Amino acid sequence: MMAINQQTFRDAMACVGAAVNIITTDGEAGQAGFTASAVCSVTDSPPTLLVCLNRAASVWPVFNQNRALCVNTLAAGQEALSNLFGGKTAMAERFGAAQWQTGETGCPRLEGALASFDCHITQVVSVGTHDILFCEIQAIVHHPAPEGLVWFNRHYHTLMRPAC
Ligand SMILES: NC(=O)C1=CN([C@@H]2O[C@H](COP(=O)(O)OP(=O)(O)OC[C@H]3O[C@@H](n4cnc5c(N)ncnc54)[C@H](O)[C@@H]3O)[C@@H](O)[C@H]2O)C=CC1
Ligand SMILES: Cc1cc2nc3c(=O)[nH]c(=O)nc-3n(C[C@H](O)[C@H](O)[C@H](O)COP(=O)(O)O)c2cc1C
Repeated sequence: MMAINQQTFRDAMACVGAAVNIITTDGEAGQAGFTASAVCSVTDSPPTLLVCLNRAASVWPVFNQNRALCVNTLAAGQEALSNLFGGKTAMAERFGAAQWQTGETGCPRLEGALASFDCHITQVVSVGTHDILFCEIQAIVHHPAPEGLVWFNRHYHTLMRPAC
């Protein structure tokens, strides 16, 4: 049987396509944001999603203290912004590259995102290197942009969608 080391896991996970999101926060610890594909719907009652955040990320202490975040699901054409929030770029440069509104919880909401979910973090569970942030949704802004963005096989891909 093949040993499941880190590379085996990542090679297999690279085949699991996922939406691309910029997760933002603001509050007493300041403003921060990062790119995440590990985002999932949990339940619609109460409306809850989860975000997995590596505790080694520079943004972790900020999210841990603020206890609020906004999940901004990206549309096609926002790949460069995703790369900025996924790299070792200074926070001012990340936020300077796009237009933002202030959401219900005070977190930055990305103009032009497919959907933005403004949330309070209600529960945190640590598993291995990551924290699973359970996020209860306070407000949703939804834009019917025609093309979604997916991270698959270590590259971005555009998804066409019917109007909804
Ligand atoms: N869940 C996470 O923390 C993710 C982190 N990344 C970061 O972006 C880098 C580049 O990713 P790829 O180009 O997709 O190639 P990769 O070969 O590093 O990763 C392939 C896939 O494995 C999973 N993965 C990678 N690192 C992970 C981690 N530390 N914990 C849990 N799952 C992980 C993700 O599904 C990723 O798409 C990664 O090395 C990582 O630093 C990317 C995707 C998800
Ligand atoms: C497409 C993509 C998806 C990512 N998904 C996640 C994720 O789900 N969780 C996570 O902790 N980091 C994820 N990362 C890595 C973070 O975005 C990155 O570590 C973040 O910018 C924090 O880096 P920093 O320590 O420079 O702030 C992803 C990166 C990319 C490019």
